[in-house]
Parts: sequence; C-alpha cells; structure tokens
Amino acid sequence: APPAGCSAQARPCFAVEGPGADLVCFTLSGSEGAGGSGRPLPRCFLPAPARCYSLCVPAAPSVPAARLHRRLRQRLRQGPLARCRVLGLLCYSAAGGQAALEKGFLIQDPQGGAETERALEELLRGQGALLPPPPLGVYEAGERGELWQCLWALRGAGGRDLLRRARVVAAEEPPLHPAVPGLRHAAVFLSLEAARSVVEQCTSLIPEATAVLDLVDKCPKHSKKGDFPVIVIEGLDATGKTTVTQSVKDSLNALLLRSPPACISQWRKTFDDEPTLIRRAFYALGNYIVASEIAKASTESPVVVDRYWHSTAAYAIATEISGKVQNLPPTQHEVYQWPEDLLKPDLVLLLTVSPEERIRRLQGRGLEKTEEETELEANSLFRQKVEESYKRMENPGCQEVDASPSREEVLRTVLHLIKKHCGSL
Ligand SMILES: Nc1ncnc2c1ncn2[C@@H]1O[C@H](COP(=O)(O)OP(=O)(O)OP(=O)(O)O)[C@@H](O)[C@H]1O
Ligand SMILES: Nc1ccn([C@@H]2O[C@H](COP(=O)(O)O)[C@@H](O)[C@H]2O)c(=O)n1
Repeated sequence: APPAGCSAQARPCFAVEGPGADLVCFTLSGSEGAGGSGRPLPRCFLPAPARCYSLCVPAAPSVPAARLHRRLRQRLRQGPLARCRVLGLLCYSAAGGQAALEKGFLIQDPQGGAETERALEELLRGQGALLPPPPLGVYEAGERGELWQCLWALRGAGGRDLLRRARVVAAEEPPLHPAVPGLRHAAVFLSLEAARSVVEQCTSLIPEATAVLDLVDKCPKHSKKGDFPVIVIEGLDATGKTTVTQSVKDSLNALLLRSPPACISQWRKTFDDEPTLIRRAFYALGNYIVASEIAKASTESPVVVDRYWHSTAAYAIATEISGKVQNLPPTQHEVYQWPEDLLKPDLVLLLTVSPEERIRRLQGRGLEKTEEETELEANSLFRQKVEESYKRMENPGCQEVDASPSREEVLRTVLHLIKKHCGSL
C-alpha cells in the first residue's frame, strides 16, 4: 500500500510540513512528465521497493536557473536514470508569495537501489559553477508507514548534509495553477523591455542573441500603423493560415508578413531548443520587429500578417500551464492583454477546424512534423488550451472563423469580415 497520507488514487499534490518546510508540491503532467495530460496522474509515491526523489531549482525568471532546469531534464533521461519515471514538479510556499516558487522533478525509481541515488548526486554536483547544486529530496517511509522527505545539501567534494527531515502529507489541488502568477515574467512578456532583458542575459551563452538584439535595436520604437488596414490571421498549425493569408494578399493586393520575420527565422531552431523563458522572449522580440515592418508597409497597402502576438502568448500560456483547460489563467487576466507598446492590428481572425480535420490536413500536407505538432496531435488538451487562450485574448480579441469549409468559402468569409471591419479597400 502507498504510505499513509498518500492516496492510492491519482493525486497531483502533496505537502511537505514541519519546521523550515511549508511547501506544497504540484506534480505536472503533459509535456513535462511521462504520463501525458488527460490521463489520470499516477500516485506520487510508489510503494517499496520503488524509491522517490525530488530536485528543484528556483522558478524566478533567471537565465541560469532556466538553463539548469532544462539541463537537468535532459540528463534525467540518460544513463542509469533513464529507467526512472520523471514528473514535472512545481513547489510553492503554503504561506503564499512567489519568491519561494521552485520548478523541478519528482523522480520515481521503480526498482529502488543505491545506483539511482548515486547518479542523482553526481548529476547535481556536476551542474557547473553558475548556481549552487540544488538540494536532493529523498523520500522514505517511516515505521508506521508515514512518508518523510529528507532534504540533502550536497558538498562539492563529496558527502552531504541533512538540511531537514519533514513529513509528507497529501494536499488539495490549489484553486489557481501555481504557474499562473509567474507567467508574466517567465513566459508572456508584456513589453519590449521585458523580452529584451531576457535575451540580453543570453548574449554570452547564445551568440545569436546579440544578432537578434542588433536587429531589434535598429527598429524604430513605438511603431505606428499607417492608414491601410492590418489584418492578422491566427490559428493552430494546419488550420489554413498560409492558404488564407496568400489568398487575402492576392485579393486585396496586400503585403504579406509573418511573425517571426524572415530576418530572424534562421535562428528559430537555436531558440526553440532553449528553455521557455528564452524561447518565448525570442518570439516576443520577433513581434516587435514585425511591428516595424507593418508600420512601414501599412502606409502603402493593406497588410496581412501570418501569426503575431496572439500566437506568442497563446502557445506560451498553454505550454506553461499543465493539465486541464480549467487550469488556464481566468479570463481578463493580464496575460491575455495586448502589450501597450506593440503596434495593434485592425482585425485578428482566428481560424478553427475540428481536431479530425486538422489531422487530415496535416497528413495531406505530408511534411515532417515538428516536435510541437507531434505534441499537438498527441495531446488534445494542449490543443484545447492553445485555442482557448486565443479566444481569451483582448484588445484586440480574436474573431473566430470556421475554416472547415472549402478554401473558396473560407476566403469569402474572411474577405467579408475584413470589409465589414475595415471598410472598402
Ligand atoms: N479550406 C481548406 N480545405 C481543405 N484543405 C485546406 C483548406 N485550407 C488549407 N488546406 C490544406 O491544409 C493544409 C494546411 O494548410 P496551411 O498550410 O494553409 O495551414 P497553416 O495554418 O498555415 O499551417 P502551419 O501553421 O503549420 O504552417 C495544406 O495542405 C492546405 O492545402
Ligand atoms: N508569432 C509567433 C509565431 C510562432 N510562434 C511559435 O512558433 C510555433 C508555430 O510556428 P509555425 O511556423 O509552425 O506557424 C508555435 O508553436 C509557437 O510556439 C510564436 O511563439 N509566436
């Protein structure tokens, strides 16, 4: 049986209680963990001989911490640790406050044994000089079946010191997903300066960061729209954005732009491989570059844009918020608001198709799937969260267009909406 205090049912939360410990830990699923969202979460702690461990780094939006988290995640898939099941973990102070938020992993070793513990210690000691090694949490059953967490500080040269031993009990799922309060600083950047400062912290680590900043700094600040209408087309992959934007361009004699813009797209792969903090800051800066292109182009002709701010925000929110759609930040939350310093389009259309039709179109296209497309296909919850986040966007909001009918009919609907909102062209 599982230790007392840990339900045999799916239970995402546990608390570590006692002097010096007031943590609530929220296990994540989906892209972070092995289980995949939508399926019931596994028991957090497996009965002996299985053994559980945890390790966490500060979730504060710092480039070294974000990169350490990503490196740990990669290394947890290697060597003797590959046999372990790894769940994402968010730990926060039961007393509230963002300062204590930590992001990490709950590691379930189905076989137990000293090898895993040794490998984890080695992993943590070898994590470079930028940050002290994160402490290792080791979970053990007490005499009466209760569960304890021993938190160990690892000495660089070997050996370890016990920081605390605290009781682990089951906890209620929090009313607000613990990642929500930090989203604004960790993934959804609401100003040029906020995104820029993240990429600036990367210049010594990622050579391409300097090139991106150079391009951003060449753009005029606070770009203003010209007199011609600016229409943005948004939607999940394969909903028909390329098809629609190309047809609208031809029908209206418009200029077609896309975000991220061509001038930075050769660095996408580099930034896509970085942790959320850096990756999303890159895409956010791409929008400011596109804004300056829109400003110029809209003085001469209508402009149609394939993805813009709403994509950046919606994907960032859906990736960071694990679990069900109800975990998303509530409507009107600040992450759904348009950044005040970013040029606003006149109209944003959100193309939607049924999941089945989207998959048919993806297969019809026959292109190699990106990791994110594969995730979307496998994980319908993620897809729902992206779409719901799009729908919650405000100032400007997205106007939904059913993109399931034929190409011609979708184009007719889109042109009708453009005419209605932007007048005669
Ligand atoms: N209305 C439609 N009916 C049937 N097939 C369509 C329709 N619109 C687009 N398609 C087809 O669906 C596939 C995906 O369309 P498209 O490339 O325009 O989507 P997208 O949203 O730009 O995708 P991505 O974001 O992945 O680039 C293409 O093969 C396209 O020809
Ligand atoms: N403005 C944007 C555009 C894109 N993204 C990210 O890229 C992925 C989709 O790009 P496609 O080339 O396939 O259309 C999407 O998953 C976003 O993560 C973005 O953040 N902001």
